[in-house]
This record gives sequence, structure tokens and C-alpha cells, in this order.
Amino acid sequence: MSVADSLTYMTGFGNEFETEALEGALPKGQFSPQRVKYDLYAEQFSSTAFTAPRASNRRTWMYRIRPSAVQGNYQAIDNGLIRTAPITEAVTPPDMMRWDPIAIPEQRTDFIDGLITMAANGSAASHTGIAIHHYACNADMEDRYFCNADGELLFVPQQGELLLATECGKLTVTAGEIAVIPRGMKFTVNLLDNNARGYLCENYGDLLHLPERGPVGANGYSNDRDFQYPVAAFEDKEGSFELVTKFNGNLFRCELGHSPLDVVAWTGNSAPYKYDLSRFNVINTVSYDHPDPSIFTVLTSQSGTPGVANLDFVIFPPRWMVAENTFRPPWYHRNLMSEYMGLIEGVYDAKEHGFVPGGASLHNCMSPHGPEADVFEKASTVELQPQRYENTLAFMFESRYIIAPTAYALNGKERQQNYIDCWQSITKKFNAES
Ligand SMILES: O=C(O)Cc1cc(O)ccc1O
Ligand SMILES: [Fe+2]
Repeated sequence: MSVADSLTYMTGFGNEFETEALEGALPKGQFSPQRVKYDLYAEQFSSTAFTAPRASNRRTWMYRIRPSAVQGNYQAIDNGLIRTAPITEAVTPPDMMRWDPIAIPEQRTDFIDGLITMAANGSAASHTGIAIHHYACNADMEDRYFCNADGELLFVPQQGELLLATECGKLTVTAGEIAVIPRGMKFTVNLLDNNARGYLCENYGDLLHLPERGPVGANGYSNDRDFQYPVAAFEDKEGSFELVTKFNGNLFRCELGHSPLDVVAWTGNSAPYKYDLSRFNVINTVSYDHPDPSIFTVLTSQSGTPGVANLDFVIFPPRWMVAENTFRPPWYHRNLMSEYMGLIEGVYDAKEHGFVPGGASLHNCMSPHGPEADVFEKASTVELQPQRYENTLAFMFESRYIIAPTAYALNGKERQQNYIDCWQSITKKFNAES
């Protein structure tokens, strides 16, 4: 039986869960009794302000072998290629940009060492915006744990299955699935395949939640019941461990004499979760025209302005395309919102060449983009039949704030300096007589 098959989950987005790895470890009828069964320590983990409205409030009570405060002092360590907003090391050009995938490293590289920040916006210190990292690694995190105080982490694997062991329990995530780990939650990443590559979006802003459905009604898009949460699982391990914490843009390490994944029971609604993107209930036109890609939003982090996201996580999944008398690929466009895209599998309908699995593109605020020349030719002349888009999965991190690439993204070897050429052979077809 695979590790993925051996794990059990609780379901329902943002539910108030209760889970205990030892019978009776969860206090009944109160959160903080004078003494907790098994002599556990009670600790509240707050992912929103204490006073956040009930509907958006998220917190979890953990019952653990030691409180989290039992740790060493921090020392700063090298940030490697991890960067945090605001990005000030390079000027952000308005150019359309595209990147090849980052190669799987040859030397031993764990998940933390394999992180490369491509872009960021807003400000981690003021809890706005996002960072977009790519990861490529070939080793488990051995005797070290990670904790990110700067934001929640959205994992979008492209290759290789990950085992995320967290304070709340274990979950696996592989290509075609996503996982989210709350801000400040400690975890390790182990590889269930020889290596792994993917995308990691760090959300400094409001927590990700499910978008409204409007007139679509009570079902559809991403359904609450398909989000999976781990059950409590704890390590009672003493030894010499390291906790790496990202705080306000810098990495720090401290010593731990025990595993911090020592939560025997927990109750609450702030916990890691996973979602299989093939569960997304695609809703699209059955008449004409190409709707806005907001129909494909899986998760959204709101900004203070209604309908204008700090981050929308949008997918372009396998689906039927039936639009009549319609230019079916994405239209040519310019957008207030900035668009960072990645590809998990197959070919994306606007770009048949150069946008490859593990790669990425960035079309910032108002930067023009759309189908490459060949795609336009085909899509504007083909005889339209109902057609199934198969074996394809692209996604977009869309944000109201300009997405600033890092110096690595701008100057690194993965940057495709000739990306603009994909539109250069578009010809004038205008004929005033036709
Ligand atoms: O630019 C892109 O490829 C993403 C995108 C897809 C789409 O179907 C409509 C608009 C849009 O920005
Ligand atoms: Fe776009």
C-alpha cells in the first residue's frame, strides 16, 4: 500500500474538526482545563486576529507533548535564493516574460535548499501580497523542520509526490493536487519519489478561501466536501533537530531537543489541507464566447476591495469545449490584474510551444498577451466541433498587485529572452474591402 493510500483524512473546507491520536486526549467541553489528559500542554494557534468576524476566524487548539516555546534562540542563516516582498533588488520591467523549468539539482538538495523565489508583491511585513517560489529537490528534510511566519503556503506540485508531516498530521500531495499549510505551522517535506519539482505560492495576505458562487448556486466550482484535512499524528522523539523559520523575509535557525510534531490531539479550523484538482466542477459556456478565467478560481485570498483579489488561484483543467462561432483560446487582452502562470501537465491552449510543464510566464498589469501566432491561425479557421481538452493542466496566480520578479528570475538561465517572438509573426490581415 502506498503512503498516500495509508493516510486518512477528514473532509470539509474550514470545518471545526476534532481529532485525537490517543483516546481521550481532547478535552471535553472546554479548551484549556487545569490539567490535560496524558499531561499534555494546551496551545492555541491563531491564524486570524482573536477578534476577526466569526465567519473568517481561524484558530486551532493543540494538545502537545511540549509547548512550542521550548526551543533555542534563533540565529540568522543564509537566505539562499529565497526572497520576500517588497523586492528591491531589481527594477520591474513591463515586459512579458517566460521561463524554462528549473532543473532537478545534482547535489543533495532538500525542499528548503531547493526553493528559488521568482517574484513577489505587496509586503510581507504588512501582510499584503504574495511570493511565488519554484522548488526542485532530491532529498528529504532530515532532522529539520520548517516554519513560515510570513504567510500560508500553497503547494502546486508538477512532478514527484511529497509527504508533508505537519503539527496537525500527515498529508501527501502530488501533481494534479494542491496543499495549503497555514502560516506559522511547523512541518517537514519528505520525497515519496526520487525527486520533486513544483510551485509554491506564499500568501502574505488574507487567508485563502473558497470563492462565492453567485447565481451558479449552492454547488459547483470547488466543493467544500472535497477539501481534505489530516488526522492527528504525533512524534515523541528526542534528539538534535533544527527548526528553520522564515520571519519578515529572512531565514533563522534554532536548535530543538525534540520533534516539534508532537501534537497528540487538536480541534479547530486552522489546519493544513489538500485538494485534488480533478474534483473541480468546471462551469463554462455552452453557447458562445470565451468567459473570463475567473470561472476557474479554486481558491481566493481577498484584498480590502470587494472582488479584487490579493491572490486568485485559477486552473485550466481538462474540459469539454463546445462554444459556437467563437475564437476558443484565450483572447488577446490587457489586464489590471497581474498574471503568473505555470503548467503542471500537457499543453496550454494559448501557447503550444515554449510554455512547458514546470515552466512559468508572467504578464504584469496591462502587459499585452494572448495566443501565439500559430494558435491564432488555427483557432480562427478551424471547423468548430465539440472537443475535449485532455491531458492538460495549467494554472495562474493572479493578483491585484504588480508582480516583481527577483534578480534570479530576470537574469537566471531559465529566462526565455526571446519570449516576445511568439507574437512577431502575427500579420496584418485587415482588408477594408472584405
Ligand atoms: O493569459 C492567459 O493565458 C490566462 C487567461 C486565460 C483565459 O482563458 C482568459 C484570460 C486569461 O488571462
Ligand atoms: Fe492573461
